[in-house]
Amino acid sequence: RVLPSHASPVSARAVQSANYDFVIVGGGPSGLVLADRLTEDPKVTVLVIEAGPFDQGEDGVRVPGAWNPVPYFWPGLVTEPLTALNGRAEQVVVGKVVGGGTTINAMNILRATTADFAAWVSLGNGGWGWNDMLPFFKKGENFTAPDPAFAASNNISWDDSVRGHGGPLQYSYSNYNYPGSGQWWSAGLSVGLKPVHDPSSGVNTGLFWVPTVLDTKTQTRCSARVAHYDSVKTRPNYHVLAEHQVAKVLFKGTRATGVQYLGSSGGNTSTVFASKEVILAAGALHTPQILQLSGVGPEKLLKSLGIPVVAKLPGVGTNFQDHASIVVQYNFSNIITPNAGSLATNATYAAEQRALYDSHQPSAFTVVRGLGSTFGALSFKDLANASASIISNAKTRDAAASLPADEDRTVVAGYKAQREILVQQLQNPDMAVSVTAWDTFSSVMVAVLKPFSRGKITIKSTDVRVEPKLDYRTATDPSDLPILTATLRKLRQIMSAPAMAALGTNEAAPLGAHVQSDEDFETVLRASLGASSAHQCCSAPMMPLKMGGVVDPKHNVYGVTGLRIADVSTFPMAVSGGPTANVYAVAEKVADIVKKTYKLA
Ligand SMILES: Cc1cc2nc3c(=O)[nH]c(=O)nc-3n(C[C@H](O)[C@H](O)[C@H](O)COP(=O)(O)OP(=O)(O)OC[C@H]3O[C@@H](n4cnc5c(N)ncnc54)[C@H](O)[C@@H]3O)c2cc1C
Repeated sequence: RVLPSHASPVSARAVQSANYDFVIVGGGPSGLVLADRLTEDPKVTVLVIEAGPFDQGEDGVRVPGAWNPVPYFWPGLVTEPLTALNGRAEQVVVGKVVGGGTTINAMNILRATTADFAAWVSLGNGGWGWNDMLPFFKKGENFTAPDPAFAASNNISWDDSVRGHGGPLQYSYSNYNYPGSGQWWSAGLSVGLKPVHDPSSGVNTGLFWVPTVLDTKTQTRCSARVAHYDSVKTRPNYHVLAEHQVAKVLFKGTRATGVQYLGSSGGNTSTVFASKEVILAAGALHTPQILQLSGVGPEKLLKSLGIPVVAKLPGVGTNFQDHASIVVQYNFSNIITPNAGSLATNATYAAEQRALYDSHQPSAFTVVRGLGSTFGALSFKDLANASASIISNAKTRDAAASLPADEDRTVVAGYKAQREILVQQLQNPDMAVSVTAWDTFSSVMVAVLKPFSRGKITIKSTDVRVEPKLDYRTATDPSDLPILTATLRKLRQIMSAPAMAALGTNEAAPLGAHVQSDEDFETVLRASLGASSAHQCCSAPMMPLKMGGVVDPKHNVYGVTGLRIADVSTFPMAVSGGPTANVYAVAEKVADIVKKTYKLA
């Protein structure tokens, strides 16, 4: 069979029954980092199977100020009824496209902190501390410093020694600032928040400009597709089969030998083989789905669907987390323009900014559409009226009471250890437990970064095209809503500080003057909290088997051989930044482990 001669999309026919060294399931950031690094060795052959298509370079994908990647959202993902949120069910979003979430996401690139990774280590994962991770953060990225004068006048600061300079992932800062963010910054300072010199240096509590994956040469998004596929197009040993969905991993005994797949719009199933390993990188919703479909998961579930059990692994699909978030609207009698709404509301301004962008000058089109650039990451100590009882209640609560009634004892043990860490994190002034950001127009986002609640992903059919049950269980643990309440109270302080009050600030839905008591806040949160920030994680966690873990510190799946997981599902706990920077670094580290295992060049 003649295979294509360079890194390229391949046809289903070319791949059918072929044999690769590695078959990677999912072409998001984790999958493409693995494929890129493994094919650095010209003797190694790699196939990535990705359910979505290649993007067509649309403005909605490439141009930050035109952000609108809806065609590449995975359709039909809806939560189970959210019992703690008035039984609502919500649509959720992940990418279905080569590049996965990084082709469609909000471009913010923010590392987790020393305390986040210390937690991973204390959950039994030696070798995954901050000092172990820093080289892999740096390896993957190429930071381009902003114009010094622009940085100095807009509160942008960084520590060049922690930023990477030789990797394929381009990132920097937008080169335009909406003036309102200066007011927000001053208001934050006036209520006690501190400027963070570099949120990528291991501590991020306070105020900072968030870097974005902006390639300053082109002023466009640098996705995983751009950084880890387009950039290595001359390699003949790197293939991508797009628009095909893996239905299950094939095993001989307990050894993974390949995968079965079908066209994303249907058709017959085919197989392809992996002589070394199958690597799952299908994201936090679909990696546990594929494991369960393949006979690796909770025994009772597999048996109930008649799936032959390859390995009993109770943790598969448990420990599921996301950053639940709420948007608060504000009206202003004295708002500063232009602001994040101006591209949509003022055609003259939008045309002027687009012309500047097209001639490569500083422009609002380098800012992700509808978003602000400044974050306030808050420790528990920074929150307003956060009573000590939140911590003491969290400490004394029985862990099992916060999990589904029939949860496996190993999963309960792992969650118990995580709760102890969460309680310590609440007491750590260097650990952000929630975050807030004003878009400079009409809305402020507040999200919980360190949820106590845990969800669960379980298949309900043996057919990969039937989406699994996405049981988010948001805010089912009693600690999460009080932490969000204390964050909303802090937001109120920021918005009524003189620098923001000067804009004629009026708090609107879902808050407002009628919301005062803790009970009022709780009512609002139950009605309006969103289950997701599209930061799904942790559903196939790296932890010891006796703690409900699914992969070991080398990311091998327990109980089988020839099968690893490289993606966001392996995070043991949600981190205090967005997932993406950490997904890239974890995948770089996993690639390094695989290369060493097989002595690859
Ligand atoms: C709208 C949106 C905004 C976001 N904003 C940010 C942000 O600003 N900052 C940040 O840090 N994070 C953000 N994220 C989250 C971030 O993009 C993800 O955490 C990250 O992409 C996860 O990487 P991954 O490789 O683990 O999985 P994914 O990126 O989800 O990639 C998994 C890939 O596997 C494919 N796949 C799934 N099942 C199969 C199958 N059966 N067969 C073949 N292929 C399959 C999917 O199509 C997908 O392309 C955002 C996400 C979204 C959706």
